[in-house]
Formats: sequence, structure tokens, C-alpha cells
Amino acid sequence: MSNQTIPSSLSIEGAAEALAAVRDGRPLVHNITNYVAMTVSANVLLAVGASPAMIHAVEEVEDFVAIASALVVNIGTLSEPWVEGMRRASRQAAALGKPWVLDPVGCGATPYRTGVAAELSKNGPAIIRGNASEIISLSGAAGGGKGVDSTASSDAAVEAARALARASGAVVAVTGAIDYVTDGERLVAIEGGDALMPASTALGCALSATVAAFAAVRPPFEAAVAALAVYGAAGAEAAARVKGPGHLPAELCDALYALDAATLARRAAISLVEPA
Ligand SMILES: Nc1ncnc2c1ncn2[C@@H]1O[C@H](COP(=O)(O)OP(=O)(O)OP(=O)(O)O)[C@@H](O)[C@H]1O
Ligand SMILES: Cc1ncsc1CCO
Ligand SMILES: [Mg+2]
Repeated sequence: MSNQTIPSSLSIEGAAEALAAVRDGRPLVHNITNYVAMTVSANVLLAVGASPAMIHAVEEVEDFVAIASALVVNIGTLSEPWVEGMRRASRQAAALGKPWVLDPVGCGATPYRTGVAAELSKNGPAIIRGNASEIISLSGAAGGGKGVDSTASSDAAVEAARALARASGAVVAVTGAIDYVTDGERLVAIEGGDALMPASTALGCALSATVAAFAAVRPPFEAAVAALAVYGAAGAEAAARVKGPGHLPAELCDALYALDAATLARRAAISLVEPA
């Protein structure tokens, strides 16, 4: 991996500037997310400097999208009334030109979940963020997962991510030991985080919400790269302070809140993989 030719908007300095733009702008982020992730996602968004709202009623999602700066749709604990809210919110975001992020939680685990994720992916998400199993499954490739935790490495999902980006028109972020962002042509790798992170539930969901906050202040590709670098740096910083996964979400919020450019540069790295 080489970052000799990385554009400044995709650099660590670019990520620090994007974080400053989130803190300055305090974007209102509309979340349709799962019961498990709601509190940690809201706390992570507050810690990063955004303003979260958890709004899923079919009766109000379109009106809320109209006042929000970005939307995240996470299918973690889906049921039909929620899915209808997801449909309406995502269509409204696309119609109003507001960025929305799809987190296809557990895609591949059941036909219903896979079908809903595939349907929503056609509603013009700016970014799709998932773990390796979810991205492999949503791309239509064989080898998707069983539940909400990944059974594959992010390295094994890079080709699926590229295919999904081309098919959906979205920027695709696939996370794991190394995070990757692709628009079907460019491929960027982000190093950071810690192996303890998957041992604490919904940190990926809160990451997708963070990606939405960055998409409110930057174009999708830059937003995804910056959000992953910021989150990876804060995750590594937090993991160094805890004895186990229990306090990781709280330490992650503290690390996001305090994150400065020097810590970001020390704890995360961004490299342009393609074009080489
Ligand atoms: N082995 C690892 N080493 C370093 N960081 C990791 C590792 N695995 C995951 N992460 C980090 O954890 C965060 C969440 O990514 P992950 O792929 O675990 O999401 P997820 O499976 O969707 O999580 P969840 O469904 O529990 O919300 C990302 O910032 C990612 O970089
Ligand atoms: C554990 C769990 N189950 C449905 S959503 C969720 C949060 C992590 O994806
Ligand atoms: Mg997830």
C-alpha cells in the first residue's frame, strides 16, 4: 500500500478538517436504526459533534428527512412498519438530494432481510457501510454470513464491495481489521480500530451513523474515508484504555469527543490502494 499520491481530501489532514466541519456545522442526522444501536449511536453522534434524532414512524419520516442534513437507514431490528418507514425516508432523501447511508445489518441471514437490503440499495444511497459478510451478501456473491457478526475478513470482501459500488452507484465502505472504501474505481484502505471492537455490540451501527454525519459536510467518498479514519483512531485510543469490551462504548465516545489532529495521525492511517 502506498499513500504517495493520495489527494489531500483523502488524507489524515483532510479527515481532521472534515471532523472540524462536523463540529462547526453540528449537522442534524436522522437515524432509522435498531433497538440495540439507538443509544450508542446517539451518544457517538453527540460525541463527534453532530445532532442525532431517532425517528422511524411512517407518519413523520418524510417530514423529518426534509429538515435533516443526512439520514442513516439501519435494518438491524426490522419489521414491516419500520421497513415502510425506511422506504419512504430513503426515497425522500434521494428526491431532496440529501445524503443517506444504508447499513445492511445481517444481510444474508434470512431471505426477508436480504430482500429488504437489496430493495433499499436501489433507492440511491450515497454510502453503503457494512461488515464483510453483509457486503458480500448484498453484492450477490456467495459466502455471506449467518447473523449480524461477520464471518469473513474485510480483505475477502473487497471485490464484492467494488461490484456493489458499481451496481448501486453508492460508495461502499466495508469494515473489519482493515476498512476499505470504494466507488467501484478507487480503493482506499483505512487502518485503525482494535480487535476488541466487534466484542461490543452496535459499534458498526454507530459507525454508520458517524458516516452519515460526515456525509452532511463532505461528498460521499471523502466522507466515508474521513469518518472511518476518525472512528478508527478513536476506537484504538479507547481500546488502549479499557480492560475489556464493557466500557468500550463509553471510552469511544470520550475519545471521539477529545480527538485532535495529532491523535488522529498517530492512531489511524489512510492509503490509496487503487489507482496504485
Ligand atoms: N479486527 C479488528 N481490528 C481493528 N478494528 C476492527 C476490527 N474489527 C472491527 N474493527 C472496527 O470496528 C468498527 C465496527 O466495524 P465492524 O466491522 O465490527 O462492524 P459491524 O460488524 O457492522 O458491527 P455491529 O453490527 O456490531 O454494529 C470499525 O471501526 C472497524 O474498523
Ligand atoms: C445484536 C443485534 N441484533 C440485531 S441488530 C444488532 C446490533 C448489531 O448489529
Ligand atoms: Mg453491523
